[in-house]
Amino acid sequence: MSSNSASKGSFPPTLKLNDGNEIPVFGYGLGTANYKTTEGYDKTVVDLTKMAIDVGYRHLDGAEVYGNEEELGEAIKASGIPRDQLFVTTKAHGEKQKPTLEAFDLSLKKLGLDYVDLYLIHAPWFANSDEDLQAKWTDLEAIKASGRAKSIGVSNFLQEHLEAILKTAKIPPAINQIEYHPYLQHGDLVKFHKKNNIAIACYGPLVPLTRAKGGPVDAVWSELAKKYDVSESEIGLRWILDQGMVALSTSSNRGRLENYLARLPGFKLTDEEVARIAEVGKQKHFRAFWRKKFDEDDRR
Ligand SMILES: NC(=O)C1=CN([C@@H]2O[C@H](COP(=O)(O)OP(=O)(O)OC[C@H]3O[C@@H](n4cnc5c(N)ncnc54)[C@H](O)[C@@H]3O)[C@@H](O)[C@H]2O)C=CC1
Ligand SMILES: O=CCc1c[nH]c2ccccc12
Repeated sequence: MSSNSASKGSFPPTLKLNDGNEIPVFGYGLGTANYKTTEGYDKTVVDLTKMAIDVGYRHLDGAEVYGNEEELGEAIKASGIPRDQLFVTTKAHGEKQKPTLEAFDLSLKKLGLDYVDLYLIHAPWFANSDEDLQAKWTDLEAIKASGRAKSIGVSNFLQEHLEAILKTAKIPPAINQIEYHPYLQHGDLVKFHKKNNIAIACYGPLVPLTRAKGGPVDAVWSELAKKYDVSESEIGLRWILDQGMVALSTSSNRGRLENYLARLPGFKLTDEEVARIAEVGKQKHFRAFWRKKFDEDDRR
């Protein structure tokens, strides 16, 4: 995918991964606003996803655990957008202890695709030991070698989990998808990724506005939103993009999705503003997702 074919306009650009593939730096997530809450096929999820593709989103972030791969596949098919213009991610669940290769085959079948652009291990706690994690990574390497996942990576990995798989990996992870926002900056984890040439995709970028409202970042985002004549959400997303990371967001509101694609390319935070948000964010700590799992993971 070239950097100007990702959407109707030239936004988002792409980031080159360590395997040479390119990922659009802004993606639409199927894991929160429109994940399925009922058993069985959910037409609403198909319609919302079709709407996002119609608005111009080309990077689609799915997962086995969201239970909506079939709906994502249906939306892709109905969109009429050529496959090579889409960037599709899915993630191995693992908790049910299904062998990874079996889980991957099933995901592809549900999606109705013959390859995904990115396949991730959804979380480190789906393995019981470092050896188990290393074995799962070997499975992903085999999937990449088969050409059915263009890139492979991980999600919710801390430094020790990355170190464990790097010890035995033939192919390093291309990306780690983590919760990242001003209230969860993970100490030196970003530096570790840079040193090892592993990209970061950030989920929950708007947590300060959604699940952790009332914190010290509110005033800064609000001030900058006025300065750039954009919304606070767009300041939060730009903060991720302006640090060279991939941002994943979502909404069931078409206007909001349209505004993101229209306004995000129109401004950039200064280095001082990026640093100021980071500094102010450090005054509060908040993890929105997987809290219990992070607490239970005795290898963290
Ligand atoms: N790998 C993992 O473990 C996880 C991955 N994800 C992925 O990341 C995607 C995005 O994650 P989110 O946390 O949903 O992203 P996010 O932090 O961007 O939040 C999106 C939500 O914020 C709402 N919002 C936007 N502006 C707002 C405002 N001004 N006031 C109040 N609400 C506002 C939107 O309507 C939407 O519901 C997911 O759909 C999923 O694909 C999410 C969680 C965990
Ligand atoms: O992937 C992130 C967290 C999440 C979002 N939706 C679901 C559904 C089921 C398990 C986890 C999640």
